[in-house]
Amino acid sequence: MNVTGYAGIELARLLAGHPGVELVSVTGRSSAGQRIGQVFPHMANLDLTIKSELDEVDLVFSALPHHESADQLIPFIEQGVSVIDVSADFRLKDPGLYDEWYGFKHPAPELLKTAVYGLPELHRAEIRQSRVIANPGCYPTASILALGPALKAGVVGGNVIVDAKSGVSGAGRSLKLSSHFCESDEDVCAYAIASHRHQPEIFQELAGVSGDITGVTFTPHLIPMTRGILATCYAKLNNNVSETDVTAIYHDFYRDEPFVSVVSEAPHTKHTSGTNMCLVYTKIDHRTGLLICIAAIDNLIKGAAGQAIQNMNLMLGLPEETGLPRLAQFP
Ligand SMILES: NC(=O)C1=CN([C@@H]2O[C@H](COP(=O)(O)OP(=O)(O)OC[C@H]3O[C@@H](n4cnc5c(N)ncnc54)[C@H](OP(=O)(O)O)[C@@H]3O)[C@@H](O)[C@H]2O)C=CC1
Ligand SMILES: CC(=O)N[C@@H](CCC(=O)OP(=O)(O)O)C(=O)O
Repeated sequence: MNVTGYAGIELARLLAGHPGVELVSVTGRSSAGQRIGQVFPHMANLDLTIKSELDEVDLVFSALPHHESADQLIPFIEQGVSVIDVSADFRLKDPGLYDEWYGFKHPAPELLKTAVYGLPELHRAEIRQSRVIANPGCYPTASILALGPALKAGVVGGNVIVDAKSGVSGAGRSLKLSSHFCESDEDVCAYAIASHRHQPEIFQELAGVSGDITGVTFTPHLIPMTRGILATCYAKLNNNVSETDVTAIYHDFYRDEPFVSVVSEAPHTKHTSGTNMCLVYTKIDHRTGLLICIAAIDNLIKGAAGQAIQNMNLMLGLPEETGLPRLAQFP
């Protein structure tokens, strides 16, 4: 796995403390030949050199950009090695969506049928059986976990709205003008309005939960914090649904979930920081008949590296919580 990006180094950090696996090989285009601790001082006690190619392994994580990730993973998949892809390259079932939203022709469309969307709260049984996991996007993780229970219970339908905010680490470690301190500090803006590539991913998964959903309006915002996502979602409620009904639906849906808590006050991103938790809160707006569902996650953990390890635990038959933090470091 490549460790020279934010998702990759977070994976390496969590895997290094995981009692059930050994991190044996790490790569990184920009840092090949260097000790991991030379590039990331907080990892200095890990005895690993970053290479340009992976050694022989039993399971590969990829935290490469989309398109590059599929190109590098396909040979491993063909050799029967289990893979968990943190990029978007195996998330969408319809190959045409890669041309439309990502601007490339998918190099192995036949694999999209067998890859499993790695959101354990929806697909746990299939993840256990799979060798190719498409780890969900950060915004989709929060959005789907916020809206899924209400759609599944049939208490909302139609078009849903997701208004989401992300910390700047969501944009990756690679240099970009929009993530420079002077550009992003003390600034908030919406971006990719009605055109963000997570829209088809959110729709695909929520449509799999309920045919009553007709569309998703998704508006992401970049906000001046390092990590965290807050997704505030709105959906039209069917008649005669009470606050008590909705609360019971959410508690019931997430009762046995180790990494989702239904909370009684609006969650903060800081309550999830450094953890694999998703905190979900709901409230009915009686004046408009809308259900408001809010989810908070750490984009680099439940939104990327932590969820990838949760998927690995399921694939390997390990206890699902192994090696994954549940308590936030606060403040
Ligand atoms: N950041 C987040 O919150 C989340 C990210 N993701 C996904 O995870 C993946 C990585 O994201 P993130 O860690 O944020 O990105 P970063 O920009 O932080 O890291 C990108 C990584 O990919 C490597 N890389 C880039 N281009 C190439 C290439 N052409 N060939 C080989 N290696 C390359 C970089 O290597 P180097 O720098 O050494 O050249 C680096 O290791 C993306 O697909 C992203 O969409 C998914 C969920 C959340
Ligand atoms: C703040 C920010 O720029 N976020 C990124 C999310 C990237 C990401 O995580 O992409 P995948 O989940 O699809 O891999 C963006 O909006 O493009």
